[in-house]
Amino acid sequence: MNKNDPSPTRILLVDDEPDLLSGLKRSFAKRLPDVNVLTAASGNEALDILSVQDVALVLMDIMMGDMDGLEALDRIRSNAPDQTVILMTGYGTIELAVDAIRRGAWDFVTKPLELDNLTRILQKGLERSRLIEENKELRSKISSAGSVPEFIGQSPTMQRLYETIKTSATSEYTVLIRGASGTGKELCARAIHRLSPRSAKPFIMVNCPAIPENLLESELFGYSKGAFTGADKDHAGLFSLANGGTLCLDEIGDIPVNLQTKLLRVLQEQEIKPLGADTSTKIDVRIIASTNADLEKKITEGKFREDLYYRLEVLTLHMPPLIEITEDIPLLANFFLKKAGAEPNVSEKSFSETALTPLFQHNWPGNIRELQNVIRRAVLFCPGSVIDQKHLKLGTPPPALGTTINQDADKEMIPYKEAKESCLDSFTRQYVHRLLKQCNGNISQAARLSDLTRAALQKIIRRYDIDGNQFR
Ligand SMILES: Nc1ncnc2c1ncn2[C@@H]1O[C@H](COP(=O)(O)OP(=O)(O)OP(=O)(O)O)[C@@H](O)[C@H]1O
Repeated sequence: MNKNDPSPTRILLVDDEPDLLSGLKRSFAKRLPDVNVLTAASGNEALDILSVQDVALVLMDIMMGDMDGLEALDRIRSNAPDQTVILMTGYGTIELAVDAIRRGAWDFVTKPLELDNLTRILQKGLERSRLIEENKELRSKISSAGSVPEFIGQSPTMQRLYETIKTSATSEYTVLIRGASGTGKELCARAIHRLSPRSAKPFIMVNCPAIPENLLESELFGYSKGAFTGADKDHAGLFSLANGGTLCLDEIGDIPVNLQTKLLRVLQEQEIKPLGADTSTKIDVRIIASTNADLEKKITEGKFREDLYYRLEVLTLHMPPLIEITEDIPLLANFFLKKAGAEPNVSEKSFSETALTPLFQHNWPGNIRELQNVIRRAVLFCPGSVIDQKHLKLGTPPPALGTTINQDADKEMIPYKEAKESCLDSFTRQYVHRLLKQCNGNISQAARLSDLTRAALQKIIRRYDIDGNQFR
């Protein structure tokens, strides 16, 4: 179980044949020297022991006198649903064993017992219990006092952030969330809403750059019938849909200046005027804005209204880049490992003792999202159950424009799928870099030139953590 836990790892053998119990106990003392072996001669005795002792694994016979193993299994699992139970069965009772697995036993072994095989199964079962225990500890750390649901990280910087999130949630002021891509701005906006008195009302996230400029105004404020050709009925905008709740304007720095003026009016008056409507409608919406952009620079360039800036930045939250909270890397990495391991068709995996070391030297341009992707990839591509340094492929800077992708003959061969994915990654990076360079970072123009929709292009830019500002 937990390495730091002073209590020993215990297994409980349950069988009504005393000779088998004592024989197994002797064998395990040699084969599993770090494990404390307890024995019980009946289902009832096993339940008594489990009610007072922490036991990592139960190895139990199906056929017993007082209570059969299946009934004991049900009772054990109703008290401790995660308990690892392995059942022993004779050849004639395999159907019972299959039934046992359905009822939650972790595995079964057939008698006569083959000790090498049984020891291997016990070791795997103990590893499962250890992972479950670690997971519980992690969860309790996460839900400990200073944290915010769904946020991982216990560094002083994150603790301060949690305090600010909680304070922001109790107020009605506009919040501006600033930080680089992948630092958790969206997660933060959702947390503020969820912790606020508005949590039962809608939370609407608007990815501003993904909506074409000519549609953004009608998407936000709505339109009335006849406002333009094709407007054959009234259309509620996102502000109306968010009424009573929170509207998050993601990448606010990208909205056109004329719309900024209208937005400022909405913030001041708390009312909206749909396109083509004669009158304004009162709304009750809390605004959160987030940005990765240098708004101050945009103000000096005339691309962002200063008055809107002051209106928005009443409460400003700064999301730390991962490089500033490296002490949180182990917690985050383990969290993403469990998350990826819980996906369908993926088996549970753990990190080797030294696996995480290189993660502390990396500069993490894509921040927490990049870490999440690195762990996800490792879980998918690691063939065994232990993830080591070689499975954690850290990103390299994009190749210089114009370089070709080649697999040097003397380089170690990697699996075809992995090689193909890596070529595709390099190609996409090179392509988007050239594209944005040619369009001076103008997304609309780049979308037209590449024949991609703005939303699809934005998605690629985000996925590859490309900083669009460097091309402007
Ligand atoms: N502290 C954290 N704990 C757990 N998961 C996190 C944390 N911060 C970010 N994540 C995860 O990392 C991913 C990226 O986070 P998010 O989308 O909120 O970042 P962002 O700053 O909004 O990025 P972008 O600017 O590119 O939209 C998400 O899957 C999110 O759940």
